[in-house]
Amino acid sequence: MTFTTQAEIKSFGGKLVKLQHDSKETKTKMDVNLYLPEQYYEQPDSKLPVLLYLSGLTCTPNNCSEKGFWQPYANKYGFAVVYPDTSPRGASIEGEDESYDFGSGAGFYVDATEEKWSKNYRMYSYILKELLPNLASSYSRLDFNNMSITGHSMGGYGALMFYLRNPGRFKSVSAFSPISNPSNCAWGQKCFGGYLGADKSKWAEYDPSELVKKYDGPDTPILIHTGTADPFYFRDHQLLPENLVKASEDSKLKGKIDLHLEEGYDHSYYFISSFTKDHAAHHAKYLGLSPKL
Ligand SMILES: N[C@@H](CCC(=O)N[C@@H](CSC=O)C(=O)NCC(=O)O)C(=O)O
Repeated sequence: MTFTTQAEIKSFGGKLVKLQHDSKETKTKMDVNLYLPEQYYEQPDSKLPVLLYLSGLTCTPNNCSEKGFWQPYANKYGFAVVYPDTSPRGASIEGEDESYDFGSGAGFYVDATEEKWSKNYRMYSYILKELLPNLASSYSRLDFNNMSITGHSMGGYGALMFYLRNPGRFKSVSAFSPISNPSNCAWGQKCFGGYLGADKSKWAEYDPSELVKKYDGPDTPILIHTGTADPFYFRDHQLLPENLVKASEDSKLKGKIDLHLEEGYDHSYYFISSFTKDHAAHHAKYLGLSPKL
């Protein structure tokens, strides 16, 4: 796979590189952003860890690149940040652009099995089996074996799901307002039903509140922040972080879900960027990084 560089933008001393490539998994062009911290340019012999950031419904790789403010912390600790897209786009599937919470911008990080979607909507395999290995080949100074994962909302669910399904693959996980029990909320039911069909045993293979019960990997704490003024949390019950905590109580991760309910914060990037610092410090610890002096 060849990445073509669409833009290189200097930011906080490092560079945001906007890449595009043809994907075998989604059979579409895919965009991905990559932030290379100062150390990438200043220390040519270094090999830098990676943080994978998964975005939420409606997002492209640009939302978090512009509003998540990871760059100062990527520079402080010396890690790169990968921002994938949230779905295939332009797959010529009837109805793919009809709603904000299904189809384009809403791939839900699953490999669809329903026929209409199954050729293109393969975000699980795309990210894990195509994007990350190909970035590792193209950027040999990034250490994709020393990698952590985070994300927001649908991407927070994605981060938890990838981490719990692949014990040891990621050094740590955190999430901002994650959809923690998608089988039991409207967003998850729409996407799981649409992409995976009616058989709920298939949904359980992606649902963090089910996966946690069987998880048998390292017992690294999982950091979660959710805002109490987030309407998707308190009004619509889309997030259900308490269900994940409850499900973990009989698991190897008992007492390890570090859930912070933050008074007055909403679902937006104003909330995310207020706590980026805490999530960066969490991942730096498990990636073996110390702050730059
Ligand atoms: N348009 C929708 C809400 C869409 C929304 O809030 N998207 C969030 C993620 S929600 C869960 O995955 C987001 O990150 N938006 C992009 C941004 O830059 O804020 C509606 O009106 O309800």
